[in-house]
Amino acid sequence: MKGSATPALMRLKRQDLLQKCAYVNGAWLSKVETISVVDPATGEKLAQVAACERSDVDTAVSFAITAFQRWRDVLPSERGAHLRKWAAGMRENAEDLAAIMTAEQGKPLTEARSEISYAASFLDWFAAEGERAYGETIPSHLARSRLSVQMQPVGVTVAITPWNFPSAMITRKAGAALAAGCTMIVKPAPETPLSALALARLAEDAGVPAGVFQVITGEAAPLAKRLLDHSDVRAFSFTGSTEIGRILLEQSAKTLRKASLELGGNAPFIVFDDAPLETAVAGCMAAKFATSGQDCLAANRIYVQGGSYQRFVHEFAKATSKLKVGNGFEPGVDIGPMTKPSVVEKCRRQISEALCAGARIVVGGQDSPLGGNFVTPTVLADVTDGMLIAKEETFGPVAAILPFDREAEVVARANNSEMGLAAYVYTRDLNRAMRVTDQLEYGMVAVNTPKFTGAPIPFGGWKQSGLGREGSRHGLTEYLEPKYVCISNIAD
Ligand SMILES: NC(=O)c1ccc[n+]([C@@H]2O[C@H](COP(=O)([O-])OP(=O)(O)OC[C@H]3O[C@@H](n4cnc5c(N)ncnc54)[C@H](O)[C@@H]3O)[C@@H](O)[C@H]2O)c1
Ligand SMILES: O=C[C@H](O)CS(=O)(=O)O
Repeated sequence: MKGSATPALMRLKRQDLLQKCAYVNGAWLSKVETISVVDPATGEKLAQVAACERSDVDTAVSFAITAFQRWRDVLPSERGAHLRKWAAGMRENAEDLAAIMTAEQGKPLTEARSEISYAASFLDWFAAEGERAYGETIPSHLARSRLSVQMQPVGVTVAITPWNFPSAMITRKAGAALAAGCTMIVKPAPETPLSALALARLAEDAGVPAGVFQVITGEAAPLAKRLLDHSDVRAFSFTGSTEIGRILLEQSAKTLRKASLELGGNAPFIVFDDAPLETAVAGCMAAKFATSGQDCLAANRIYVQGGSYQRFVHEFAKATSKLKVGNGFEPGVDIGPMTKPSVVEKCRRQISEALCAGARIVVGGQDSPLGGNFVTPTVLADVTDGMLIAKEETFGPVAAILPFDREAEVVARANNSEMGLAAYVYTRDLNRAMRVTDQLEYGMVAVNTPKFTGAPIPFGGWKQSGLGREGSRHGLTEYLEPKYVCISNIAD
């Protein structure tokens, strides 16, 4: 297998972006205890990163409180200037940041570069939004009084982020928090701390004051619990599985704080007979195999209407068979290693159960000849809604295609899930697109395209896919509190 992380990391233009210490109050905190960061493609150890303790969490929270007292009073335009400088630093060092991401997460370098650009866009977006945290005045119902509402920053905030988008899931939260005047402590996934620490190094370059942005590295559960035990943490934002989201919300209950949860998905991808087949196949390939399938927006149930079912299965399988699997550093690779062995096991389990229940393999299905964390891109046809692969989020490069007959039937089946993050509809019929979109119980619906995200859109899910929204003008409100002010007895 070509490509390798170690030489790529040795070739970084800025070796100082490869940090192994936690980032607390503007200083790099080394610890005797460490966690290992491993290249998911080869299993080789890339770095030993500080394993913080509960006392480090307490220290970070204390510094975040102190920093908030100053940061909240910095002009929004000045906060925005820091964010824009941070974004510029990301772009100037995009190649290094992408190499660090591919090394620890495994995604192909081309996708890592795209994520860096996507991540930087959230800093620019919220630099501007921070200057629009408008309040309001209210026509008074009280004599000689003036009524107004101010939007004020909530205070110290926490972000707990996943390994599949190790940069963008941080800046989508930190950009909004810092623009609003809050401070933020990030607890990145233990699989991908290097990307988070590189962001901290660039925040330092951008002059973000000590204590405003901090990164606590180490094991997830104990550190996250400690962070949420602090009543001074006034908001938290989590991106990850629904299971963990529920745990964190429970842990937050006793200290009552704002919560923004971007959780799991189970996206239906609906292809009607009138959809242009080539467009639908290409769109489905992108929606299924982006991030090597490890994407909360991934097409998880591919519903294809009877009249085009066999042609779609044939063309989709043909395109899947052409996907190149390998080390993310190797040119032309489409599907990298899974970041966690658990993802490989889940794919195996879902394929096996589906075959036992009557599905058929059209392409793939066998263990990858590359072994380790690699999964052969697989297409299963004749899948039914009762199979695990349709009921659970796959989060890997395994496609499940299900036939359907009528519009009302497929809408009901698509909605028959406790998840409600994203859905896709392919049809030429605008009336049908509007009818189906109106009925789908999902936070985001894409018609005739696989790509719809970006800083301007309200990213979030219905039902068990989360609470709140990130990005757009909505993302800022997760970090703001309205304050109603009544000034009375104003002299005539
Ligand atoms: N909705 C979204 O925007 C979005 C984005 C990315 C991932 N996801 C979802 O996340 C899942 C895959 O990512 P994942 O495996 O990293 O999710 P995960 O829930 O296992 O982990 C997410 C984060 O939570 C931490 N964590 C794990 N156990 C914890 C605990 N007990 N207490 C506190 N923190 C804990 C992890 O270290 C990581 O930092 C999928 O379900 C995917 O759909 C959703
Ligand atoms: O995995 C889920 C991510 O939130 C998808 S995206 O980064 O918003 O495209």
